[in-house]
Amino acid sequence: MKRIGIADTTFARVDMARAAVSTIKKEASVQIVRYTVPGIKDLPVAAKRLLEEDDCDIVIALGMPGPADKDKMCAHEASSGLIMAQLMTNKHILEVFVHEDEAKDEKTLAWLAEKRTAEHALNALSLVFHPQTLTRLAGTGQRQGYEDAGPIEGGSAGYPGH
Ligand SMILES: Cc1nc2c(=O)[nH]c(=O)nc-2n(C[C@H](O)[C@H](O)[C@H](O)CO)c1C
Repeated sequence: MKRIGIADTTFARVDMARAAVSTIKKEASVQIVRYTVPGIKDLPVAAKRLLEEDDCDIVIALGMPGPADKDKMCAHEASSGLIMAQLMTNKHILEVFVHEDEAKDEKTLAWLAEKRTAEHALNALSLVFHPQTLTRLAGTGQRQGYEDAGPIEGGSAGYPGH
């Protein structure tokens, strides 16, 4: 049975892992391993351990950077760590970060966190079970959370000139 790791944080103000677990359970029969850490900078090692020690096929790394400059710096550092962990393990870690200042109020933030997490949980299942699903969506401007950007039409018509 495939194994999906979920790394999440106590810093986050929404239980993002709950949304991931419920989406995954509705869609697939897999083993889920959850590993909760204090904050986003602790996610890279949690994800790496889930991949190497718990033998997960993929990890979803869930985090919520705060609105301050130091939080954004933390998010960048955590992101670099997650990329490094992917290169060290040769496995995917889907980074699902929801910045606190992405939403106009707390209700929208909670909705966004759950929606983005659920949509990336489906991406994780696609990567593990049927990656061709993502290939079919290539270039379609998919977004997780808010609405999709959509494709840009008419690209094959060439440079429009001045
Ligand atoms: C400044 C800061 N900001 C955040 C944040 O926005 N989101 C988050 O999840 N965690 C933050 N942390 C905590 C660090 O990620 C980490 O948990 C601690 O430095 C302990 O390693 C810190 C220290």
